[in-house]
Amino acid sequence: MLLGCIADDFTGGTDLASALVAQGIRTVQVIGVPDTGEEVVRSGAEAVVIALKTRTAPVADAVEQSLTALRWLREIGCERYYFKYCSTFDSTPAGNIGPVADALMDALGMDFTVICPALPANGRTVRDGRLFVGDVPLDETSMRQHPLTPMDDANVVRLMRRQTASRVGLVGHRTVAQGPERIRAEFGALRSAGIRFAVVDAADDHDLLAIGRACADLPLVTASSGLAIGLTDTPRARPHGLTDGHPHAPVPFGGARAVLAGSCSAATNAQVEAARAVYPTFPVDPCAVVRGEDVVTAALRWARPLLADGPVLLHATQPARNVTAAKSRLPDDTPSRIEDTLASIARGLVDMGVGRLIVAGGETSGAVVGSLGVTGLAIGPEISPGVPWTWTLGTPRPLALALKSGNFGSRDFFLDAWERLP
Ligand SMILES: Nc1ncnc2c1ncn2[C@@H]1O[C@H](COP(=O)(O)OP(=O)(O)OP(=O)(O)O)[C@@H](O)[C@H]1O
Ligand SMILES: O=C(O)[C@@H](O)C(=O)CO
Repeated sequence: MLLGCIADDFTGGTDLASALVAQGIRTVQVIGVPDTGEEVVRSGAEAVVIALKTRTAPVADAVEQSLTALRWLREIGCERYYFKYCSTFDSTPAGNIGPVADALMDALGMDFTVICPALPANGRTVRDGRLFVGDVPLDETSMRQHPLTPMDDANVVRLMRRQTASRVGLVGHRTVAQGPERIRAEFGALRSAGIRFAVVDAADDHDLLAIGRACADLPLVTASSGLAIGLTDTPRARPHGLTDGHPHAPVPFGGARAVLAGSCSAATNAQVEAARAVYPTFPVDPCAVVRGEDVVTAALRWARPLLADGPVLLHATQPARNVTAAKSRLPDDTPSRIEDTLASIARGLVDMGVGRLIVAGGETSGAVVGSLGVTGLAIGPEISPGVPWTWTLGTPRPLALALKSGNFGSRDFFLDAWERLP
């Protein structure tokens, strides 16, 4: 086992796993910390991604779960570690990126690592320490109105300083452009000056390759999935997932198709709009959920006669500005109650024969995957950057599941994704 990864949400986990597979690294994703490592070791995986649901958990919980994951990864023989967070640095002023990174470093006896959220394949770059989505600074995107992790600053150095007592510095693009040796020298200088976290500028994959090379001696990196391309010496000839002719690969059985959207991100809103024009659609009303109405039974009753004819769409998704406007009128636990509702709907849909399911949103995916009893995911073909099809492990029959990050994918994602299934 080469690489042990800890992802702070489930879509982020498949994003990273897919990036590793694309580098030719045989990768498996597990859901939470498994009881035993036997199955993962037997699978021949060279990287394992533990997907946690810690992005918005209370800080102490997030730290404890991440440390438990680290211990498990060490026990099964991992030698290097990767803490994966969101390419839009989704977090609150209290955390959880800073506290989790600090705790992992303490456990590994480290005094320096990188903070590298750049993901150019999806338009996320870091310039002078500021995170951009396309050309828009993070705090001017719809992330400002995110229901759980509203991002009000684009400056990653400042964001990190809110979350850690440790010193945070910057490796600017002028240094990055000079290649791995120069970057490594800068790491050394920052470290000698007592800097524990270096935010690293990156504008494209070339930069990430150089940063990855410069990180070769760091037992732990912290990053979005972008840095995965820099972690192997030479990318291998072709993608390599456990689904590629591997004896332990599950085979998805087909079955009816459904899309469940719980993300209120801009991309998901556009994708819901596009799919509404084509698929029968059931809007999950947050007010009905909060009033305690039996939305799950209503949704399943609606879906049952439709499933034979093609995909159905069920969504709580609403434009972020509506969510913000309604926030003061709804209880604080509304997001998690919606997650529970969508998770119960997912279980009902699978019981009614759905075998191919797309879920939009990281927290939503965490809830759905939990309710389906999924213990692991084998990584299948990529639908769009950062979103692969996966085959479930641990369910009574393997399902084809796509966990889509809120802001990933083109407008037609929900319409086109099925074509990428073998
Ligand atoms: N109409 C709504 N009003 C309030 N909250 C909602 C509504 N619809 C969904 N939610 C909640 O918003 C949260 C969206 O988070 P989620 O992580 O699923 O999506 P995302 O942040 O867009 O995705 P990602 O984390 O992959 O970027 C969930 O907790 C969900 O239950
Ligand atoms: O990094 C990203 O943007 C995604 O993998 C993600 O974490 C969304 O939840």
